Amino acid sequence: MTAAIATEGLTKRFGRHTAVDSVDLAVPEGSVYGFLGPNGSGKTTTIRMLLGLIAPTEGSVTMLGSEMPLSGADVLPRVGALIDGPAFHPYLSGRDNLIRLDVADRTTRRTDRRTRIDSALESVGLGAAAGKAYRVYSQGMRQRLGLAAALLKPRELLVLDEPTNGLDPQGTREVRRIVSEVAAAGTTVFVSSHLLGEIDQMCCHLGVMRNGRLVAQDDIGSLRAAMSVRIRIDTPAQEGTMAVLQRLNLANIVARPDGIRAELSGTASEEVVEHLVKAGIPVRQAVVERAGLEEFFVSLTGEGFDVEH
Ligand SMILES: Nc1ncnc2c1ncn2[C@@H]1O[C@H](COP(=O)(O)OP(=O)(O)OP(=O)(O)O)[C@@H](O)[C@H]1O
Repeated sequence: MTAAIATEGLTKRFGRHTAVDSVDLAVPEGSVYGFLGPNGSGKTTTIRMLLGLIAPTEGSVTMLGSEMPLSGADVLPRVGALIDGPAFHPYLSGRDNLIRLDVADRTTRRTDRRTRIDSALESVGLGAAAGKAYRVYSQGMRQRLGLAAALLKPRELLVLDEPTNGLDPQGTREVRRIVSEVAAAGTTVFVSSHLLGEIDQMCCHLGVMRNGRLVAQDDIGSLRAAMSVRIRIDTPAQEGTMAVLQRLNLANIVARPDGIRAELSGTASEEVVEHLVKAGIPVRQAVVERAGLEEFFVSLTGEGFDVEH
């Protein structure tokens, strides 16, 4: 695997507080990588270090094959970024802000500037509002302009910090569409979110942060495969069923009104049913349940996708 982003032992301490703790990211080239975690889990701090906006306390960052920040001047023009509080001028229009940014970028061509800016504005749905001053933009419009700035020219890597923040469901769908489009054109996308549901559909890889640590990282298929598989048995003979499940050494046996659940952990469901029937237990229904991604992440992040203390 060639990595578009690789970090080793990436750490950031603010005084005695460790915001990012020894993170080893591996973002495959060409992937859409979802960087998930509750608010305050260290995502933005990690992204700031990736982009060379703050220096790591320890550890290293390699982006597009070059070590940062030494190669920043060569690498950063190949990276589009959307991160909190981009430096837009409040009294300039959305379009004029983009013109300013494009002029400042020495790698862009002047001849097609208008076309590129218009198509970036169109792609984020700001075509009609392009002439309005930035200061009257809503949070969602500001977010869209930030995204347009990242899309001004083709990039090898896009780093988006919470791109759906402040957007309504329609805006969120548009972000997904834009990400799919740039990914289809070969750009690697690294996108953070505190809401799994907003990005799981567009990502092929996921990394999960909790309290500054990367607690899971893999492609979605492998993550799904590693998820717990349970059996639910609907039966009037609850006690007898629990005894059989315990004898089979199944973990996390729980009785609920709709049945008794236990983790299969490799035991075949037909084997469980066979033992129950042999023990004379009437089985009304036996269902194999696979935990959803959401449940998996709630289990990883403890409190679910809410504010981290
Ligand atoms: N400049 C700073 N000085 C001190 N503490 C900081 C600084 N920046 C971030 N932190 C702390 O580091 C921790 C991680 O913050 P960070 O912004 O990286 O989290 P996050 O996962 O991006 O959350 P959010 O989604 O809310 O932005 C938080 O506890 C935060 O208060």
